[in-house]
Amino acid sequence: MTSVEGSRAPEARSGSPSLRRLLPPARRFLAGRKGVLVRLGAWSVVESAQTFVAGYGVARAVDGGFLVGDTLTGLGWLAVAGVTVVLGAPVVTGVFAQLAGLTEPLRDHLVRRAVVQSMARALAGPGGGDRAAVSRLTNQVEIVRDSFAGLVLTLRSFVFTAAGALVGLFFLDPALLVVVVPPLVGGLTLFLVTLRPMAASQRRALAADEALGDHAARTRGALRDITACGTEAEAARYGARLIAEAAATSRVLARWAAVRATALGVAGQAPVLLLLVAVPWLRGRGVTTGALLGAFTYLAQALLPALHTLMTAIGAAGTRLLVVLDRFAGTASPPFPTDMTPHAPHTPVTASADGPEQARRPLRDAPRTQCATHAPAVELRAVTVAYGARAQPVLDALDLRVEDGEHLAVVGPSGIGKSTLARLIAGTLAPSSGEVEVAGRTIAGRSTAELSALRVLVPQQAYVFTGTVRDNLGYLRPNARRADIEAAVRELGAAPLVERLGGLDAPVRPHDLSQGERQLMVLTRVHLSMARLLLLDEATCHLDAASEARAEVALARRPGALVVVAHRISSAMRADRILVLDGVGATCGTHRDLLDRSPLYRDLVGHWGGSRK
Ligand SMILES: Nc1ncnc2c1ncn2[C@@H]1O[C@H](COP(=O)(O)OP(=O)(O)OP(=O)(O)O)[C@@H](O)[C@H]1O
Repeated sequence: MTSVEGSRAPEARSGSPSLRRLLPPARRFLAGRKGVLVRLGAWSVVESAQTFVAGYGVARAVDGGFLVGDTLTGLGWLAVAGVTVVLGAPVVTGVFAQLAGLTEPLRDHLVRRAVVQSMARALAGPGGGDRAAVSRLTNQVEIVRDSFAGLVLTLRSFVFTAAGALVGLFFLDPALLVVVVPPLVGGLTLFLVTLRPMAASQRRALAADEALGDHAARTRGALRDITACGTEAEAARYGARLIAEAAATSRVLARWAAVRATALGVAGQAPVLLLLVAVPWLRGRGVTTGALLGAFTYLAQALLPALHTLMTAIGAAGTRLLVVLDRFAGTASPPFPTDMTPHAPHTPVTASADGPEQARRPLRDAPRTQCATHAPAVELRAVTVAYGARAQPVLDALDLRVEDGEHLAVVGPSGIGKSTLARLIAGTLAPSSGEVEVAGRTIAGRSTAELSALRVLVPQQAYVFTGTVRDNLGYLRPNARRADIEAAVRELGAAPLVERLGGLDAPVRPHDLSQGERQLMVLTRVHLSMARLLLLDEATCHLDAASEARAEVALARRPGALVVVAHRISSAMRADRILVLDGVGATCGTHRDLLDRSPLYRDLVGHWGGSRK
């Protein structure tokens, strides 16, 4: 109830400038490996020649062999084409050998960078850093290497295959180029134009998927926190929003995939169709049957597969490469900057009612409405609460005003409605009638996160979780400086406890703490909170009288108001005013007033006095 797991969904981001940013280092990297590039080019020229011979051989086999009844010549040309395919094996070996000269130095460089980054983080951050980071980064190095190798292979293969095929078409008959080149260029242009927006949408889809997966994992790990904070509905709502976003980004991606299929159709399949349609025209210009068959061989066996591989590989591996390299670069547009990922349990944020900016603002910067308006910290007007339509009201037409800076104690016999009042002010219980305002704002209908920014309600059951001492103490103010935490620890008298646990960075095992120690930790946490209204519902009941006094005095000194459901007379006596609930009405005054005016209060004081012995 005191904090909310808030986070915002990954927002759609525009196509990033990563490509522009990555090009200069990529150019430098390639410039330093000219020898490798030349050798790779040489092997690729051999591959080009293979493509050339495949189509040219078919054309010659038909025109100079089979069509003129010279089967031997026909078979001879086919054999030439076949042999070049068989000889392709050493060419592939040569290409891969050179490829290693590009990918392995890249991998070495990235591994070095990954290790340096992880070590730097480990040295900078508390707790030895993220041990999983090295394995995560090295895994990403492998992705970079594979994607980079795939891209080089595909690009190179397409360029040299297309060159071999186009040269072959030219040699068969330049008129063939008139039919083939326009759709090829048109389709490729369409593909290139859509490359950038497609990459951006792919990135958004990836980000949305990861955010969803991350949220699911975090929610699973934080179920206890979510239940304790009563934010199940909010977690579900956030999950639903992430699902909707993932679905929307996937739909956009599907639309781009359709555009890519169109580009492939225009560049790869339209030339085949046009060639068929143009057969009479080509025949009229003296293009032979063999040349036509050779042209179809180029299109069907070389260009179409190369185009298909190019478009698929650049669409998938290219984007993956950009995303992963972005992460390495740690630059302006990493796919999931920390402020976009769902927050860890110890990072409460204010809610979204005031828009996304406000939603990211931690409690430290929450607006201090109370200061600005001088409204009372709490105002109840004719508030009635009944648990059930026909039940006796627990609180009946109660008026109450607590000023900012005031310390109010609430007392009354067991079951009289003290916790009900605390929950009412905290906004976790709606009145049957009447109005409740906190800091001049109606509390009804506020989101949990808004309520968290306004007040902290501390129940008797102290909630301490597994984590470090600092995590526990800073839960309501994640950006608290060490000095702030240490000051709160001193004020609350929690220093011996923190010392015994091993300091702020020591782990906390909740079950090893006594009830009183847990309460002390929670009260220190509450002291650090930025909310101006603290509601303690018997939150000190397990502390000894001296510790309780120290804690209450420290909490009362904080800016804002303190309302305490008192457990001891000493606690009530420390307050500026005391509200006595008697089941019929309520009486409010100082200790001295109430001794005169309230028989119930006198009874309670007598009872407390007796039970102290
Ligand atoms: N959720 C609920 N549903 C029905 N009745 C409730 C509910 N919560 C409290 N009550 C009843 O309302 C009355 C006031 O309860 P409340 O817990 O506010 O009293 P209290 O003064 O805080 O008691 P204690 O000092 O024992 O904690 C009690 O009779 C209780 O049984």
